[in-house]
Amino acid sequence: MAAPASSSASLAAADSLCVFCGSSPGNDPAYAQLAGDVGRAIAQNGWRMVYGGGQKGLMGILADSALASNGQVLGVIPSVMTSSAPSGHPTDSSASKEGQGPSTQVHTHPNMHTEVVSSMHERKALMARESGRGFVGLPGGYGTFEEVLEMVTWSQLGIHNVPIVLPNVRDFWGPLEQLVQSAAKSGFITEKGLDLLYVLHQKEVDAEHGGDWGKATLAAVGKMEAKLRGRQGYWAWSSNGSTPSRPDFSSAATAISVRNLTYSFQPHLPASLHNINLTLPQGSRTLLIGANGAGKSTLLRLLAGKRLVSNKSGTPTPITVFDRDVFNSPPSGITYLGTEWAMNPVVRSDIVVDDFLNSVGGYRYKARRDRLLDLLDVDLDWHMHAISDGERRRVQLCMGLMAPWTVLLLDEVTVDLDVQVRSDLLAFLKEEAEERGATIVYATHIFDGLHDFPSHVVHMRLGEVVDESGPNAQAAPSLLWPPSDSDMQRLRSSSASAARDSKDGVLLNIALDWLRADRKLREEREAAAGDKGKQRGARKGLGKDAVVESDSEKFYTRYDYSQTVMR
Ligand SMILES: Nc1ncnc2c1ncn2[C@@H]1O[C@H](COP(=O)(O)OP(=O)(O)OP(=O)(O)O)[C@@H](O)[C@H]1O
Repeated sequence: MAAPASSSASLAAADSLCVFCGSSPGNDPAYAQLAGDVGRAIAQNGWRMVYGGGQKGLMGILADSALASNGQVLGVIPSVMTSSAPSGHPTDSSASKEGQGPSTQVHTHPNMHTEVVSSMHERKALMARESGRGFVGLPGGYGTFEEVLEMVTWSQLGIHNVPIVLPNVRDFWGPLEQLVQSAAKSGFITEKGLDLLYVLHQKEVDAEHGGDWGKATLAAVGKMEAKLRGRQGYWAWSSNGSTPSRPDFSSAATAISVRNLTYSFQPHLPASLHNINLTLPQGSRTLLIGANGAGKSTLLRLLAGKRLVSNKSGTPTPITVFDRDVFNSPPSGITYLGTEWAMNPVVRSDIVVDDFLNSVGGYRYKARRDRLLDLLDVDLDWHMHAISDGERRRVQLCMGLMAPWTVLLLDEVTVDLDVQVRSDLLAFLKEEAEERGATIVYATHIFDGLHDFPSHVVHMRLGEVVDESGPNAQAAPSLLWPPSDSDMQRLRSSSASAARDSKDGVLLNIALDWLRADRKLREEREAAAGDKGKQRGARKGLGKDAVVESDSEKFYTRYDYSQTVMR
């Protein structure tokens, strides 16, 4: 398989749009005009254009136009098409060269990268993989029809879930549109299936984009992207039945909304959270993933209304839960469970669990309390001061989950549960979200058995939320989970560890990739700050440390008891 685009076309698939078109110019100047407009619009939009790699006809116009606007271009061409003679033609004795493998690369422009692949099939697969924003079909012949229709079929199968736009200049695609509609009337394409293809008409181009087909085409890609969010195609072709389908949150109410949230613990301290924007729908189960110190606990506490976020007069409040300010007018039903609870002296006093639960209203929710007692395997006769940390944690969970909460904020509270109880608890929480529409945000570093739990994954890095949503996001910046195939390609293609992924390992390995990259970024920032910056890890004895003993030497001389005794 050909390698992905190299430095000359360094934009990723997530910022790439593929254009299919003929390698002949056609006989109407409007086709050439369209190709030029589309190539330019993609480049001006900052996206990479992926196309069939040819230098003649509409393909040539398209590529030249994108390159003239300083765009990046990835051409994918089968080796059979790189030779000057039309190989494969019946009169050509050499016949088809498909399958012979890559030959030389053909383009030299610095912003152009050409991948030579061995077959048409390989070309289509590579183009699809490199085109996270979707596909545009310009006029062309059989090959173009075949490419466009195969990409629509892949959308239908759920192999990808991206826009496919056909700019209908001079009514080129009109007959295909009619055919699709007639197939729908005849019962071969469903109503939903009609949405998989966007035929862009002159009327829309004139009315909304002053006749500019390039801009109108990109706008149509955006419209279709919005329409496709949350859809799965008709069935998940490549999930082999093991990946659960993603729930559709497109019509769910917003449970949690965070807008431009920046937060410092003290005015003189640097911000622990920077410009966080997050929208989480009702019923979602969001996993917060980030390194130690990334800001997960701080965010959870702010979501729980435990700290006041200053709100300059006239600006909307930065955190709302079901449209209510969490600090000043919190809605009922927000439950926060954090690790600090176990440190509270009250929960370590000599009090019997039964009394303890009743003192916080357990008798009012008897049915839920009893279910949780069973599930968490809690003994009502335990004395709180004489139980293990894990047992104390079970009591905390029973106490916190008894009342039917609407929003649950969990900060690492499953860390000391045994695997069975943790697994049963996760199943219970999932059921609560699915059946009662309860919303969960859960920060954890433990990934065992978590693959089937979340509906959304949020990556926090150095106090910021990283947008991992990709082009198919239903709710940026979170990554919808389980990821679609195109999300998987985007997230795992850059990772050498993709091969390690097993069902449970996918989430863990994605998290590992994110955290490794986060640490590298932090170290780069620290290095850039030079002496003024902070340094983590073992001191290397450089600079001001050069003349002093190493950390381990200090440790042993000060704290090693064997040394002390011998002295
Ligand atoms: N009380 C505090 N006062 C000042 N700074 C704080 C305080 N609590 C946390 N911080 C800082 O805020 C940042 C985010 O901390 P936070 O506890 O939210 O991280 P986290 O992602 O939950 O980490 P962990 O995975 O270790 O629990 C860190 O840099 C931390 O040093």
